[in-house]
Amino acid sequence: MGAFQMKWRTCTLKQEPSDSSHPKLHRNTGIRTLTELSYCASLEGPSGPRLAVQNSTGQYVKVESMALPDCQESNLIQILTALVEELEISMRKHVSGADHLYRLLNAPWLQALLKTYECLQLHLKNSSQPYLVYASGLSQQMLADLQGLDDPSAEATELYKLLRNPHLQALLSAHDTVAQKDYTPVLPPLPEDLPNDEDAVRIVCLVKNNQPLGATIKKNEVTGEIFIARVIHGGLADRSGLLNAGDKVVEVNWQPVTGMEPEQIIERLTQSQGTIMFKLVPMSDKPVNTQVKVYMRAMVDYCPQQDPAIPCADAGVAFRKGDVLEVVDQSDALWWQARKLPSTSTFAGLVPSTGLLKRKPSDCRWSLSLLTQTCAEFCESSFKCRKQTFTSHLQHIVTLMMFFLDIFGQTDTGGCHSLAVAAGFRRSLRLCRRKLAGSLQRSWDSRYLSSSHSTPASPYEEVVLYQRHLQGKHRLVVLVGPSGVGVNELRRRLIECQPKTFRGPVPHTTRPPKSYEAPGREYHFVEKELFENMADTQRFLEYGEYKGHLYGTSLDAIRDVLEKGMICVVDIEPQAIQSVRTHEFRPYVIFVKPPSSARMRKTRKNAQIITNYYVNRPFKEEDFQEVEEVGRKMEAQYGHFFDHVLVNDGLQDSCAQLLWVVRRAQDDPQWVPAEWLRPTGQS
Ligand SMILES: Nc1ncnc2c1ncn2[C@@H]1O[C@H](COP(=O)(O)OP(=O)(O)OP(=O)(O)O)[C@@H](O)[C@H]1O
Repeated sequence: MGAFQMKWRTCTLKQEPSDSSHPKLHRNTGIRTLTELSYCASLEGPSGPRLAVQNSTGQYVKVESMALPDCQESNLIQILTALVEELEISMRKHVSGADHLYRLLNAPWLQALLKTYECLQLHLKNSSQPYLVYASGLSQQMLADLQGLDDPSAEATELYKLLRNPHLQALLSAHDTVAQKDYTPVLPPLPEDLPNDEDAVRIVCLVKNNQPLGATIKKNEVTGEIFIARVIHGGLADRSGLLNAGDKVVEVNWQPVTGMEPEQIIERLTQSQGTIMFKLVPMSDKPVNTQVKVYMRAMVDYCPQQDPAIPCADAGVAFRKGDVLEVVDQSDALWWQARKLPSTSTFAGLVPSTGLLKRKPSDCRWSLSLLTQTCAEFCESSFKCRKQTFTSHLQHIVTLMMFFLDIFGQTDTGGCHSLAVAAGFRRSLRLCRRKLAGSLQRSWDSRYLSSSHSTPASPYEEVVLYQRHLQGKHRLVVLVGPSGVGVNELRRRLIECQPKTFRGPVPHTTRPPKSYEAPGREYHFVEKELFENMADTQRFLEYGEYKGHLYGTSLDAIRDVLEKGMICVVDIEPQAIQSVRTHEFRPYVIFVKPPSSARMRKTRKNAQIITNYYVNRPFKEEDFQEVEEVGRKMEAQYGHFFDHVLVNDGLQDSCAQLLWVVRRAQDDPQWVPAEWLRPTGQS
């Protein structure tokens, strides 16, 4: 605005009455602001205003006479277009000031402002008036009358139902508020003695209510100045548009804050009653929001309440591995703003950036040990307490903008039935695995396709919503779980109940076929050399040795099932999950989780377990504990890969749930790693 005023002094604009046959020159009346300009330009009658500019010697020079459009219609854009043309001519004649005016009138911001002005004018002219301002009361009266009817007609009953609908009642109430122009709270008037340099300072008046503000501030330890550190996306401060990160807080309730400790500012805020005044020096360049939303799956647990580095624990978002976060702002290198999905809130919170989590793994609870479980449990309880903290703060805080008070001062840093059943009973392959029982370490007896790390390369994985094409290949269904939990039982039952839809891959073995076995049905029987060659060329998803024979599940066997248009269901060890997490298989991973030991004891009375030493024996007390323990470790170590957790309590319920989940995995949109859907070669 300063620059505008300077230009204006050298080039003063005044309208001529439109009925004048000859343009008259007017004295400079000191029109200084854009609003005044707009106002003057729209004042005149049917043939439009005429304009003059003042040259450097103080004389008024007529801008070529113009047939300006009808100003009554507020058609300022047209006026300006005509004016710009006139000015071009004046510029060629070297009329002093014309170039300034020309540039001014061509400025996009001025055009936008005038466009807005026109819209407002139009709205004022056409704005509708409420028919009545007490629709709510009338509807209550009608409800009472309708209720009193002895024999209401169908229409009366329907009307009664409609009027009782809470949404309609809320709508009528909102209507009445607008119709009565009952806009509370009313802000107090601004003081008279505001500084002349109106661009330098912004006064913001706040009225306390109990919504979170969504802004954080920090202190510059060198200068003692207080700044707005960040504005939380979707919060009141953000939506108000009154606050921007980088604005300097000069005064609170007309008392200077520079040099004060943040805690003292908090104290002042909390003691304020009714309204709070802030005097801010806006940062010179208002940041343009160029942030694009991205979706990230958390590969770790995070608990803000346990992170000493977070600028404001109350503003933090707790998440567990596998949660999907909508990241709305990554402009800060350390702290991103995100919402945990599903979320109905517009309000985002702080999450550590990838860089921060990678940099300080231990500090930030980016851990794969069982500690993460503890953290996650803590997060849930602290979330409740976080709400309390919020509420108590909110009593002190205000509309239009509010601060997270507690963070002030912290530095931001059709298949064949028999085949299906046979595939569900690959006992030998399971027996190879049992050699690993109780351990999640790799062993010489069992190998997986690649060096399958449970440690994710990054704490977040970018994901996108993926909807399988109805005619497209099915997603691979992967079941994992601790030995004895019932993975095989569930898989077998799934295949049995819909053998034309579900099938398992036919495994390979080097052992000779039994009399009832057919090649390619129970197993692909192959020579040891061929088996070893396949293993060397990475064609097995997992393989192992049992009683001197090799057993393995090949990737081609999975492809065979998928290419037949069926849903391939595999049960694998969690170490092999990474190997199938590819664009080709797009697996949906279901973790079969044990219920509590008490429920296990109750439901597994007739169940049989396979152990290292016994092929089938009833469950013992220690088995329940082991299943629970291994399950817990597995979830802590591989939980970030799980798309669904199915607690295998009652068998029938679990089967029904499995069927539903598997269907949903194929038919509903699901979050999948973005790289599965990227064209090859793009990272
Ligand atoms: N929900 C359940 N209720 C009762 N019994 C169950 C349930 N789920 C599985 N079982 C039984 O528990 C026993 C072990 O199940 P299953 O063989 O499927 O375990 P697993 O997870 O595949 O482990 P492993 O790979 O070691 O065999 C079986 O006798 C099975 O019938």
